[in-house]
Amino acid sequence: MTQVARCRVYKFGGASIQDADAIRRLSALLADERERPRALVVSAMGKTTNALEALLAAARRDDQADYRRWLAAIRDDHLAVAEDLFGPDSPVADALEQRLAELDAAHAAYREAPYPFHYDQTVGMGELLSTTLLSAWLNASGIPTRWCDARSLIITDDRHQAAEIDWAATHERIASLAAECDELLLTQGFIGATPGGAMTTLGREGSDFSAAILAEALGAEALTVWKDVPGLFNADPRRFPNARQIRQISYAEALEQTWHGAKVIHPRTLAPLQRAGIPLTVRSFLEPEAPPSTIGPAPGDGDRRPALILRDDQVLLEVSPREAGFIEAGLMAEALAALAEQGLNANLLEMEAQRLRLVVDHKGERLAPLLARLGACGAVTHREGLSLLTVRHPGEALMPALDAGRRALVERSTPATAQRLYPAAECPERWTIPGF
Ligand SMILES: Nc1ncnc2c1ncn2[C@@H]1O[C@H](COP(=O)(O)OP(=O)(O)O)[C@@H](O)[C@H]1O
Ligand SMILES: N[C@@H](CC(=O)OP(=O)(O)O)C(=O)O
Repeated sequence: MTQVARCRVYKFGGASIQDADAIRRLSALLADERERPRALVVSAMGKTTNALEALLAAARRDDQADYRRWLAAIRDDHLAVAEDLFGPDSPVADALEQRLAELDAAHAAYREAPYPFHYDQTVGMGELLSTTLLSAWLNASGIPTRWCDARSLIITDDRHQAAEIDWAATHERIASLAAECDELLLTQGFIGATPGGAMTTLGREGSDFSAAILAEALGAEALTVWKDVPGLFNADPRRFPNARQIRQISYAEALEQTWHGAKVIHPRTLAPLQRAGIPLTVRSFLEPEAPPSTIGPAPGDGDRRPALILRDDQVLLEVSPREAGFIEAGLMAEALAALAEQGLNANLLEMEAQRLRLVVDHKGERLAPLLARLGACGAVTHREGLSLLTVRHPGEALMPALDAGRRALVERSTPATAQRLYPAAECPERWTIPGF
């Protein structure tokens, strides 16, 4: 494989490019950096991915009026930013119109195709739109930038919506691009393509993972993800106002916290970085000078301090054998296979002789087929409207204080992790961490 000089990779998410001012802030941030990064990985603008999902839903139910409304909203958002940055009738506006025409053509062509395939051809378009805008802006701002199509860099299998990476092909493509190009490389997060060129996506919020793939392939010395928070906290600071910033945390502990649902980093991000020993720094695009958080090989304050992770919109599923008896291994295997078929994880799993309890994310369209499939394994009940609190390193006093005045439907504890499933109504919107 081609040898590439050591370098840094930056990832910017939707919030950092949500409007023209944010894009100006981003180019100013790059201009101020002492040393420019080698590559940027960028997500869709603002909430575009959600809008594309709504557009897709309208397309699938053949609601033309709603579909056209969403298409117009996405078009207006992007053209307004282009006009603000470049003035009226710019070539960038033409390039955006062309991508929007591709999006519309994909809708017509794939309406009858399987949902996951149609999803990827539609929803992956947000990153193509945002990077078209950003690359033109960076070049216009005196930062020579090469727009790179992630569909020819990130090679995946055809598991649409949750594609697996072909690591060898991906590393080869990225290394050879880097070897022939000196400009700043700008590519899309979240998307890739099969060897045949069909667009795939890596899972919602997967741009952090894309950035890690690029960092590993480039042999980067560091990856920085730029967020609207100064770093990683020991709970979501929006929900837990007294959460504290973590300065240093090991890959292993960060994996625990992100896997349990700490939304700030996608959990798939960590494996490529850990494999290559690349540190991940979380910094704020709003306060670039603020001290960051680092995820790396060494443990730090984040490995010891209690960390709280709250997952809303959870469903409790209880499966029991239909006849007198107990949960046999076969029933358990069937139940887990049913989850995997729907692309769901058991966020909590707990069992007794006659009852298997699984807690999963409520992903609208997946619940009915899941219940039907579980119903074939045993007797099933389900309950919605729940929140799952996971606490790492809870110590002795924290769980009793959190439980006070609340009724946990399910509890699970290991020496390092405590979990509680509460009715959502019992979890405050602004939740102060007791004794902190
Ligand atoms: N443990 C945590 N530490 C910091 N932020 C967190 C944590 N858990 C959740 N968040 C939320 O993550 C958000 C940033 O992540 P995200 O929105 O995915 O970024 P982006 O889409 O820009 O990459 C923050 O605004 C914060 O509310
Ligand atoms: N745009 C995709 C991928 C992503 O990672 O976005 P962000 O970096 O804004 O979370 C999504 O919203 O899922």
